[in-house]
Amino acid sequence: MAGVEPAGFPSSLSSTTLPPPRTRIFKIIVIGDSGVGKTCLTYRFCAGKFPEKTEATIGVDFRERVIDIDGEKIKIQLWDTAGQERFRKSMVQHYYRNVHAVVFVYDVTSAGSFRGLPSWIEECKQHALGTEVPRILVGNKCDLRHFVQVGTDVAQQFADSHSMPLFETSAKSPGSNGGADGASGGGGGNSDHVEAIFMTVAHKLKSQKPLMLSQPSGAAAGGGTVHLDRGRDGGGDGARGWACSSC
Ligand SMILES: Nc1nc2c(ncn2[C@@H]2O[C@H](COP(=O)(O)OP(=O)(O)OP(=O)(O)O)[C@@H](O)[C@H]2O)c(=O)[nH]1
Repeated sequence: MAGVEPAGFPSSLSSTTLPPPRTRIFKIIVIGDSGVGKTCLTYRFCAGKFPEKTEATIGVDFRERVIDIDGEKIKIQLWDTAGQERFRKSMVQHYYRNVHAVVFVYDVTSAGSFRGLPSWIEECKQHALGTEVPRILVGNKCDLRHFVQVGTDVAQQFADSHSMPLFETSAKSPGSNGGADGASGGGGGNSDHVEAIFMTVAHKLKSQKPLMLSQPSGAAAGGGTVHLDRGRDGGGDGARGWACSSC
């Protein structure tokens, strides 16, 4: 019926009254043994620096950073999970809900943390995380080059056998990655390597264009104990100077 408007709906609905564009959220869980540096890596990416002091994560913390990829603002939500079994029990179900990507972390100076990787992969399987969910392997603490127990070759073999790209880095001084090549096929050690690692994951997720969780721009995600939303340059998106190491 021409001329009849739904109650409360003015005919001159201007663009200013439209809801804000929705920001896609990529939920990335970071898992691995206790002490491998999950908190430091996630902090490094979200806050742009190595934390002065960390304590064992209890349950889960999440950190966020808004990035700009090809003009689209995307919120990267890093779930920093507890490595210690006793701090995980009650939370595990939450980690694995709506996950878009998984980052497995081991410590290059700890053979034990490397041997622990299959059990983390198994846990993912048990929570129905299929191979369609992008996964990467990160060997952390490459700055401790004199203490390395896990060589690049053995780590690379493991990564290949699980169809994951391997990155070796240091949350502490990511610019010097201990002579390792970084990502297999990835760039050298002069740029901010931690940055490039997470950006690579973000690019991969964006290119897949799956159905994402989303929320109105500017709305708080809520639920996390830590909310960091700043780039290294102090801005909200911090897109400047980012590089994607193509793996
Ligand atoms: N040298 C060096 N030390 C690191 C690096 N990353 C983390 N650490 C140190 O390793 C210790 C453990 O780091 P966390 O980030 O708390 O480890 P985590 O994996 O989050 O541990 P949980 O919370 O118990 O699971 C801390 O003393 C950090 O300072 C790194 O790249 N290089």
